[in-house]
Amino acid sequence: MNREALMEATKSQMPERRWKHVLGVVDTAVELADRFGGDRDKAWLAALLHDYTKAWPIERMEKIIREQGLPPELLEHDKELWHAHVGAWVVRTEHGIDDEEVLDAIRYHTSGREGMTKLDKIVCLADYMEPGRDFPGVNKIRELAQHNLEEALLAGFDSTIRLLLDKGKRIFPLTMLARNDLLLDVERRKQERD
Ligand SMILES: Nc1ncnc2c1ncn2[C@@H]1O[C@H](COP(=O)(O)OP(=O)(O)O)[C@@H](O)[C@H]1O
Repeated sequence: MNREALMEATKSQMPERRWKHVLGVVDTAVELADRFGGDRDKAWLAALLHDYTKAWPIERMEKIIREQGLPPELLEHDKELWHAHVGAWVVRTEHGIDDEEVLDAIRYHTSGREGMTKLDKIVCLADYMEPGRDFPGVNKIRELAQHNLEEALLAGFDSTIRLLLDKGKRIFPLTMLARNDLLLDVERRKQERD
């Protein structure tokens, strides 16, 4: 499938407002790939597809999680997390996307994970800071992203974790692991620079 057809297929899964967000993430992810030496084609593709099932009915996603062997612990956590794993499964099944790096970047774009690849980081950060985003702290994340991929993403995870704590919500453990791992990564990189 060519780029235009894949864009049309993606657009048809969601309302206009979500599509605008996706286009913002695509532009931002490609910019970040250029800035930090990532693969811009993979960044484009993963960003385009990252929210493929975001607007799907919860029941449809739940069925896929249960029937296709996706991590069952997802069902005990915020439904906002489901679309990332379900989306990776659907784009492989429906569109034959078989690049594991791209699929992982889609799968972990909401939660993060330990040992995030550069592509994982780029897509996750682009999702936090695309131009349509407006939440306390987003400008700080954008400033950090001018120079430091890991510090910017760490600030993103910290803001999500803070928000979840303030709301008294459960925290998907992978995000804590991602955050701790990233902190080590940031400290290691700082030491290397000094
Ligand atoms: N570790 C987590 N545990 C529980 N919920 C989470 C976690 N990380 C993210 N979320 C939920 O997912 C939401 C963000 O999901 P995201 O895919 O970025 O959606 P959107 O693009 O609509 O912001 C957060 O606002 C929060 O409700």
